Amino acid sequence: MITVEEHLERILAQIEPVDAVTLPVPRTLGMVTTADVLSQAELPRFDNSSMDGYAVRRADLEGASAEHPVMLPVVADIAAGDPASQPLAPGQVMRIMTGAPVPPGADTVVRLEDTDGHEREPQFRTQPEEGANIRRAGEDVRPGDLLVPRRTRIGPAQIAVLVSAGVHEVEVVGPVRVAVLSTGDELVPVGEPVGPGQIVDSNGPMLEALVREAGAEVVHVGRLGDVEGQTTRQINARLEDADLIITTGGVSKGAFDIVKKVLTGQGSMEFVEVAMQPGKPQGFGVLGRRHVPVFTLPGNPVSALVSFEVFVRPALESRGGRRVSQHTATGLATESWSSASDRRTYTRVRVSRDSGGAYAVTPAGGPGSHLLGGLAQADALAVSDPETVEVSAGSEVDLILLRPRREIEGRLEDESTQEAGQS
Ligand SMILES: Nc1nc2c(c(=O)[nH]1)N[C@H]1C(S)=C(S)[C@@H](COP(=O)(O)OP(=O)(O)OC[C@H]3O[C@@H](n4cnc5c(N)ncnc54)[C@H](O)[C@@H]3O)O[C@H]1N2
Ligand code: MOO
Repeated sequence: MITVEEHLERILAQIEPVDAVTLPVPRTLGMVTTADVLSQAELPRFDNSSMDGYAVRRADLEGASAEHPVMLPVVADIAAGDPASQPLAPGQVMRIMTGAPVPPGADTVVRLEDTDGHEREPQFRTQPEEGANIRRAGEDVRPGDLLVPRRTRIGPAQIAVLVSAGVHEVEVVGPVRVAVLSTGDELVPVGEPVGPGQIVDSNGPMLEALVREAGAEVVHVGRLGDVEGQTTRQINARLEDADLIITTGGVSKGAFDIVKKVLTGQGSMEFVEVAMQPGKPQGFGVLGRRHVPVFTLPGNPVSALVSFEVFVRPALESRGGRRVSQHTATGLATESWSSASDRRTYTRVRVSRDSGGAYAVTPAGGPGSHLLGGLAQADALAVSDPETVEVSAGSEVDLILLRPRREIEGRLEDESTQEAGQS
């Protein structure tokens, strides 16, 4: 057996980011820039008002106060979007809205609240500082400024900055297109009658969801019987149109473990036993002329899920040019549970809050890698090392979260509100 770290290292050493593509900015969410992105414009694009009020020449308001207001006539209204080409002459003002261009000749904006708000003959009660309430052209960003450095994952905020600053397209590491293949003669697709000896293919939809959640694209979800020719043909086809392939099933020691049989000796494919529970039988290699990473995960549903979290997720991140991170937290065991003596053990746990505010974790169902009942209750995997044979109650465990942290926090807040309501 090899360790989890050894297997993961071997995988990541063989993963290259997919080719770069140039896409319209709004379509790059979650993708990583390949080069520094510079501004094409100045921001603000023109001097504009930060308040609804009046554009004035400051000198015209000399001595204005609440006791001695100064009246100046409104000669025009300027809305956001107006070109504001008409200059402001001395002794006049213009009504101006937030975001509207400041007219030539005006040097200050007076807030509506500092006047009586009259539409045509307003009384001004203050003389603000020169330049008050004006957002100057270029004070935020200048052409050529660095907006988004290379290797940045684009989020909603970066999209806003880029489109504002005149950047229409950006080069990013392309979307990672993933194919998912479930193997096994016993599998029936979702929604079809389940005959004797058959089960519903749950790995296919589960992995499809995991891949989507990880920000990659699912281009193919298929099922294969335990037939050599079909398996080879399907995998070869996917090597042409996918950037990463995930199979489940057919990798242990059974007489019909076809995946292992057809892929042994192909590309850099290696089938190994990893010191982990669940998820011991693993296969990985890079295949075909496009060097597509292929993961052959064990068929048991929990084994497939754990294998995805531990190996496939970091590989997907890396293939997308993103930095590899593990979604970890810690929790305190509310009860003791056993841990495989020679393997790193991933125990499905439900998270709650202990009296000190920390995460408290309780096993969700039994440890069998076929057990689906408790899986829906699990928020995290508690990780215990090969030397640990028992995780004792009260001890701290590392967690791999299966849900975003804020979702877990939201549920815990709901639960504590409900408890407070009941007591
Ligand atoms: N003699 C041995 N047998 C097994 C060993 C071993 O070391 N020696 N390892 C066991 C472990 S651990 C695991 S994990 C499994 C892995 O088996 P395979 O990857 O070959 O998977 P299958 O045999 O095809 O299926 C295992 C199990 O999972 C169910 N399954 C498969 N695909 C799906 C799917 N898409 N959706 C839902 N469930 C699925 C399948 O029906 C089996 O029950 O091998 C052990 N055996
Ligand atoms: O290693 Mo298997 O994944 O225990 O069930």
